[in-house]
Amino acid sequence: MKARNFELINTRWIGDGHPCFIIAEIGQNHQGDIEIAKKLIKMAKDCGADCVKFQKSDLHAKFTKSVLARHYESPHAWGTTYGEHKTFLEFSEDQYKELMAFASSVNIYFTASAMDEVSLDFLVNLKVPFIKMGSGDANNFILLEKAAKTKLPIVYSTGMQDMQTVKTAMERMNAFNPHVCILQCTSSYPTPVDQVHLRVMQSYRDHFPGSPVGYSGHELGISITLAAAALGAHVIERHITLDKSLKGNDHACSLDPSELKSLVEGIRTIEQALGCAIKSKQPSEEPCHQKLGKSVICTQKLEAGVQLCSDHLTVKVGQPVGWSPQHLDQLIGKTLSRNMDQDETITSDCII
Ligand SMILES: CC(=O)N[C@H](C=O)[C@@H](O)[C@H](O)[C@H](O)COP(=O)(O)O
Ligand SMILES: C=C(OP(=O)(O)O)C(=O)O
Repeated sequence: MKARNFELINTRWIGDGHPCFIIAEIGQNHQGDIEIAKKLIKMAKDCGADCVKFQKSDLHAKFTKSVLARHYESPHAWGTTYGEHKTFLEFSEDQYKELMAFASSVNIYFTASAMDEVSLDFLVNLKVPFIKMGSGDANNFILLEKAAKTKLPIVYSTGMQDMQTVKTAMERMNAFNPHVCILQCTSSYPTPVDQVHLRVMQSYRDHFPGSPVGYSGHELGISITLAAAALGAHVIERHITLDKSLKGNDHACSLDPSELKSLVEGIRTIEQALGCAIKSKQPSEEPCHQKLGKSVICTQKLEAGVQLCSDHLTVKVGQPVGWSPQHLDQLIGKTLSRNMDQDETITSDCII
C-alpha cells in the first residue's frame, strides 16, 4: 500500500503519522496594505498556524479584458471596475519578496496560490516551498499540470467541482508529481453548513490512496473545521482576518485572532485525543480499576485442595483486586493452595 504522506517542506511532512498542517489564508484580507499583511502574518504565527498563504494573480493572465472592465458594484469593491478592484488588492513582486522575508523573520512558512501561469512562474522563482492550487483552477488541467511539472509539492483545493473532474485532475498531476495533497472545499462565502460535506474527505481517501487529504473551509466559526480535524484532515486551511467587519468578500467567514488560536489549540488537542488504534488499558485508568474493577470472588468458604467449579466462583468488586473476570474459565478445575473465606478475592497465589 502507498504511504499517505510526503515531505511538504524541508523536514515538515504531512499525511498519516504527522501533525495536521494548518494554513492561515490571508488571501486578500490585507486590504491592499503591506503593513496589514505583515500584521496578519504575525497574528498567524502568534496563534500557532504553520503557514501563511496569499493569492498571487497576474490580472491579464487570469482575467479577460471584459471581466477586468466589468463594473463591480459591491460593498466590498475597492474600485469601480473589477480590474480596478483586483489591482488595488494585488501586491507587486517586490512586495511579495518583502512579505516572504517578513514571514521568514517571524518563523512561519509562506506560500501563495498560483492563479495563472505567470504567477506560477513567479512563485517558483520566489522559491515558495509548495504551491497552492485554489478552487478557481481545480479544473484547469493545463495549469495543474504545469504546477505538477515544477516538482514542488502541491496542495490542491476542489471547490466547484465534481468527482470525475477531481479524479482527472489528480491523474494529470500525479503523472508528473506524486506529491499532491487534496482538500475538500466548497467555494461559498460563508458556506452553508449543509453544503460543507466533510464526508467527501473519506471519498478522497478511498480514491487517492497515496495522497494526504484535508479541508479548506469558508464556513462561519470553527466547529466544522474542528470536526474536519477529528475526521483526520492532514491539512486545514482557513481565511484569517484582523476584524471580521472589514470591507472585503472574505472577512465575514474568516477567523479572527481568538478563533484562530482556539482552532489551532483545538486541532492539537484533537490530534492527541485521536491517539492510536490499539485498544489497551491506559495508565490513567489504574485508580478506577483499583476502586471499581471486578475480580473473581469465592461464593463460599472453601478448603485447601478443593478443585474449583463454577458454583464456587462469582464476580464482584473486591479488595484486593485479583483474578480478572475475563479469565474466570481458566480457574475451573484448578486446585486451591489454601483455605478461602466467602467473598474473598481469588489471586494467582491461591491456586496450585
Ligand atoms: C475561488 C477563489 O478564488 N476564492 C478565493 C479563496 O477562497 C477568495 O478569497 C476570492 O479571491 C475572493 O472571495 C474574491 O473576492 P472578490 O471577488 O471580492 O475580490
Ligand atoms: C481559492 C483558494 O483556495 P480555496 O479554493 O481552498 O478556497 C486559493 O488558495 O486561492
